[in-house]
Amino acid sequence: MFMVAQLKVPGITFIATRLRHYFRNMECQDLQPPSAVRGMQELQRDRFRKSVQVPRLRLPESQVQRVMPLVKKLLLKMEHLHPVRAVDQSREILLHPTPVKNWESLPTEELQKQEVTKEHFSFAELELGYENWSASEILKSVLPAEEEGLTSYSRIGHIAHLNLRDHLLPYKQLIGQVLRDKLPNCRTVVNKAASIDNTYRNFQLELICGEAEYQVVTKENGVPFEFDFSKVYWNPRLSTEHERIVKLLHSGDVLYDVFAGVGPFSVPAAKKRCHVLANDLNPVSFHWLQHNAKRNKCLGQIKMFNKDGRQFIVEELREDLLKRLLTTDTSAYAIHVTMNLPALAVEFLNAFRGLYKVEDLAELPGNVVYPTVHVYSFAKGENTKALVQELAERHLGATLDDSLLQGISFVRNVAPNKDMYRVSFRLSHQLLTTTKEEQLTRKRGAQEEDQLEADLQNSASKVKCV
Ligand SMILES: C[S@@+](CC[C@H](N)C(=O)[O-])C[C@H]1O[C@@H](n2cnc3c(N)ncnc32)[C@H](O)[C@@H]1O
Repeated sequence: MFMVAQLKVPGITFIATRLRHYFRNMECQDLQPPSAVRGMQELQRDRFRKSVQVPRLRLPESQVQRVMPLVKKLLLKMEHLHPVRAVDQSREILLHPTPVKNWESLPTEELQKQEVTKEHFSFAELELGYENWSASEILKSVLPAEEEGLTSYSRIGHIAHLNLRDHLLPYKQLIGQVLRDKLPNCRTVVNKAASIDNTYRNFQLELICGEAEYQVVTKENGVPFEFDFSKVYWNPRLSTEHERIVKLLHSGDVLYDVFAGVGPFSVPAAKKRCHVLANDLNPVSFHWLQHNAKRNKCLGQIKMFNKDGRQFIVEELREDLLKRLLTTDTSAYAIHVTMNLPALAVEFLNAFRGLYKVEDLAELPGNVVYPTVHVYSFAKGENTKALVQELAERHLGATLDDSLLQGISFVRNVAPNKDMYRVSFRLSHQLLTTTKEEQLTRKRGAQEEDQLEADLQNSASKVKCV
């Protein structure tokens, strides 16, 4: 499902989902909205009315079907405007003024074979109005031409979610109205009111047009979700990343989802018949997570928790994983851990260190396969990829060498110089049975032993010399 739209308007980016025009209407001055609408801050729809001269063929109805293939690429296509119209007893075919300047611009030989002559061709007046332009075209003609326009917005069910730059704030009501008028099934338009810095990562919203109704039904990768967008975290820009992880999973695999939100990893995984343990600290997310598992008929495959991520790791994950390591053939299926809280998740990595005592894992089968952790992180600066690895290693207290590291994948650019990555690595017996501190002490001990050995050899050789 199409979620993030892009507008070609100076501060919004619309990806065209409508039919492609052979000739761009906005490059033809006659087909643009009246120039007087530039700078309008309060939407006055009737100020978009204008009349233009457009070329056309007027034919008896019986000829239209044979002529259409000849002029198909020259038709005038605008919103709510059918290029073939009934006029009295005949039909008019509206043509685009850019390629059709006169009768000679048409494929005259073929038309004449169909008994269409110069007499059938004329220019006549056409009334255009607000309804004939798309949201992108309307906004492009209204917003300041010299500054960046509306570059992007997200669709979450019936909500359009904007992140307006400061220079567009005086136009916010107008932008909201245009989007609500023009976007199919859009009932609510909100602007991001502040950066997401609260614990539950939900956006602070400002209603700019429509109903204050935030309970949405949406689909991601074919899976329906329902939630209150004002109280939980949901970002349609992550749909590809969710899909990548879900594609890694197969029936019978295990997923521990530490920061599950309303379930975009967990619910599709459970639907695939994986065994899922999903957790989120936000009670509202937890509520919708349960709702989505029920709605998607996968309650039998998923256990849900409303705990702090660290507590979830040291209690639920620990116990479930121990049982699996000791009593199942972990080489026969995969175990994954997702940690998508990019501002903080790396700080939870040390919860895996010393999760077990050596004796807990004393009876492991020889072919044991440990879980793969996918931890998400932001990094700001020059070499963001190296930075995230460094961050993950620092918090884990271990080097992610080739035996552990499975990959560092770019997820998305969040802001200039700020990227989001996924660091995927395998847990190991050593990581799970020693704490960071123990490892350090052992390392220091080993270094001291090496030093002692070197000193002894040194003094021994001195004695020989003497
Ligand atoms: C960035 S969202 C990710 C949600 C979902 N996994 C996704 O991919 O869209 C992070 C989630 O972590 C939850 N969260 C924040 N702090 C947490 C904590 N200490 N323990 C568990 N969950 C937490 C938030 O409520 C939020 O739902």
